[in-house]
Amino acid sequence: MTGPKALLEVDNVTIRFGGLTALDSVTFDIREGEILGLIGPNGAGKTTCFNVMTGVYQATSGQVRFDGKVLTRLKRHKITKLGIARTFQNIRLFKSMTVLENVMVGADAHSKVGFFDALFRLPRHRRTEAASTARAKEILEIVGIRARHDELASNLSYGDQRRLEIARAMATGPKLLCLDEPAAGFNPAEKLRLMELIRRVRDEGYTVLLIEHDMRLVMGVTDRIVVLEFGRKIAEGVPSEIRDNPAVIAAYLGVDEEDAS
Ligand SMILES: Nc1ncnc2c1ncn2[C@@H]1O[C@H](COP(=O)(O)OP(=O)(O)OP(=O)(O)O)[C@@H](O)[C@H]1O
Repeated sequence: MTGPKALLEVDNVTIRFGGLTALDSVTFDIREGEILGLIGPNGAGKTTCFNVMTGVYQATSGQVRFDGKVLTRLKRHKITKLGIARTFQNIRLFKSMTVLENVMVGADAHSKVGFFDALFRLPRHRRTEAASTARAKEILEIVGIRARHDELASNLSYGDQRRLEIARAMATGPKLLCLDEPAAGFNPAEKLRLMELIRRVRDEGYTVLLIEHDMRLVMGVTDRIVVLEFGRKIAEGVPSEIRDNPAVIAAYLGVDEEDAS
């Protein structure tokens, strides 16, 4: 097969919580450089899928591979180090730190400088700090809030706090950036700006996984879409295929497939 290689492969993943099968033999991949949408009605298993990819949950069976490496049973920080970063549905910033500091915390998770270098401010630490400050400002520029780098995170508008969350995830230097409902609480104008930002992030070389309820946003920004319902993959394709897929329409309208077609 030619074309972009699979960066992340979800291979036949099942996860059960007691009697509930939250994911049932789910298989799909995320290709390098694409924006993949993961959608489905409430309770379909999207967040669970995210949590399996990022090491929060362990799959009952099946495998997740990233860049060819099996992620199953790896700890969360190891997965971050391999190059997967995420944002959360609920904003999780350090509100009493500045915007820049919030991004630097993300970069530090990846820093190669040891504890003693930092404690005694050895030259290696100072050089690394200067480089990570510069990189953090670049990232803030990409997400559009560089001018506000000195302000407390709590002073930012809701929309800018979401941008900062994305910046902080980018600062860990990921290959894959997973966005969990980034448009929650946004008005239509903010959603349009978010679409531009997601495209820009991809153009900067990141691969993006997007979980999002807003169909217009998902259809407008993704290259491909995977649809889950009751823990099963019911469709996969480019946005125009998904828009016209009777099973997807039925899942969203909550009617039988025959009735929807
Ligand atoms: N830790 C857990 N323990 C038990 N059940 C869970 C757990 N996490 C998720 N579930 C269940 O798994 C199913 C899938 O939930 P999940 O949160 O992944 O869906 P979702 O598609 O992300 O939904 P939403 O759009 O509402 O966020 C639900 O029935 C949920 O109650």
